[in-house]
Amino acid sequence: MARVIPGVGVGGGTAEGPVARMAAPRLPPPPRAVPPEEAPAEAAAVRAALRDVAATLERRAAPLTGAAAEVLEAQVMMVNDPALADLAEAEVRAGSDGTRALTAAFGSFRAALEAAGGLFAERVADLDDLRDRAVAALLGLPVPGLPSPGHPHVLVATDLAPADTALLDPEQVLALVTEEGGPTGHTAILARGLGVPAVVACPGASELTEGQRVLVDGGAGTVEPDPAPARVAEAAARERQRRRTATALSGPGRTAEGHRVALLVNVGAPRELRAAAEADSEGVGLFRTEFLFLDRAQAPSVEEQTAAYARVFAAFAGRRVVVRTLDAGADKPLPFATAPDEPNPALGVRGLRTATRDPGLLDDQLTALARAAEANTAEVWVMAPMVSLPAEAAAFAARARAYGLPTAGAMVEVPAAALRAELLAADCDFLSIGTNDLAQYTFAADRTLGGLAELLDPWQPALLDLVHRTATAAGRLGRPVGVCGEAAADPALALVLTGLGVTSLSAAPAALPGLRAALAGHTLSDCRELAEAARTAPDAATARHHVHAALG
Ligand SMILES: C=C(OP(=O)(O)O)C(=O)O
Ligand SMILES: [Mg+2]
Repeated sequence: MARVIPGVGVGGGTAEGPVARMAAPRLPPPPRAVPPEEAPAEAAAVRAALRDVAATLERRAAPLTGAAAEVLEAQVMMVNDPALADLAEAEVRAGSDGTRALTAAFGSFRAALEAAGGLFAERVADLDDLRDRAVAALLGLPVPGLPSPGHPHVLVATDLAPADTALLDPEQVLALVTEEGGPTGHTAILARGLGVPAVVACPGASELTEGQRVLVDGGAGTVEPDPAPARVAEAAARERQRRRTATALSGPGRTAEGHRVALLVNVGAPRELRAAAEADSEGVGLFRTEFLFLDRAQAPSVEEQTAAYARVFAAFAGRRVVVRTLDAGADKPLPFATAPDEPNPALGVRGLRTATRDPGLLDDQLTALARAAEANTAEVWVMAPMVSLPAEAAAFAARARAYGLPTAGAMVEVPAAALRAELLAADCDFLSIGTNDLAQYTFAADRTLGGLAELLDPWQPALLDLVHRTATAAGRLGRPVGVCGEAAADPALALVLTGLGVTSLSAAPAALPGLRAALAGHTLSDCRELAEAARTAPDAATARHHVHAALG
């Protein structure tokens, strides 16, 4: 039996090639005291280094689109923050050399982000990357970053900074393996967007050496070092077949006997709109509206919102667009919608709860959505995030309908909502399961922590139990029930979700061909058997293993 290193698979597909490792960070030079007369020159060098990093990242962002460009632009904003340069200069004036000053300045930003928790805490890795780049620029050293061995390779890293992930060249990077990172983290999301097989949360990858050949299976979540030629040939044949099947099919998702499972795309930013609209999909299963509210002091006006929503509806003319109303708080804090001092923001006033505190925000959004829907032919559905109680779902649906938005639903992201799904579904037109948050709240595990990847694994049977309960309840009332979390992008898991009763899957556009092919190759009764095998497994790894073994 070949030796395999286990991790969490992302993106499906297999690839084989030589390892290229990210270089370990260099040791900083010994500290040096800066006398007051040298401080102005040192401070100027520090500021120049920060500008240099911003300019480099801006140049890299320029030709990019989509999530990659978004990630780099966020990095540029962080490094351009005047408070960061001021802090570093204050350190220099207190006697620190440039390297120490930059390290201290980034360190205090880092501490603030860590304290904020949620998505902010995830950005700690971004800050560390920016610090390393700024120090390299200051010292005139090569910038740490992606290896470029000059041939296609399997990239192996402790974790990837968003700036690195955004620059991955799918022509050169055959697969991605990271020791850290979770199934819903930025590396996983971008790897799926690129269509590159990836295995994250794979601590055993630390033993892989430069140039060593490995076989990466993004479906099974395994890395096989020094695979036998027969294993490589077999995996390559499987991969060719997978790609052939994926590209040969088109049109609505359906199982082998024709049971319909709608295939939809997730849209989170205007840059993603073109690729999303061009994808062969039945519409949008999750339109995250937060992009319009982020990085500003006040909520956008009704007019601005109407125009932004209308652009999305126009791109999906005649197709379904499921809009999620503002999901502020926790990993998406907004100064005008969420309190800055909640001790535990993931459990605080977030999602639909912000509408109770400030009903005007939701009213404005519903007004804008209704106006944009009125002027377009897209079939607009609206849903609320972070619903916990049936009464919340009922109130939201009534409010949306009062604004002229007839199809209103609730996201199931909290175990309480899944447990009472029948009551939720009774007052709504549809349900949509957000497996990213549902995993976080089911396992009391911060979704941004790579170290908790096992708990956040969407193959966890307890999570599948909640999906089953939700889908069964919605099915009993004849309500559509979708999955729009990252779980929906995994073709094997998609079969399980279908078997559990889910009626639509929403994922990154690159994931759709794989989902369509997986569905076409299996009947609903196959899916139900796979679902049963997964749900009755003792743990996530066994669930995944049972299903992959059954799929051959
Ligand atoms: C789709 C989801 O919403 P988000 O990832 O935006 O929180 C989810 O929680 O699964
Ligand atoms: Mg969510």
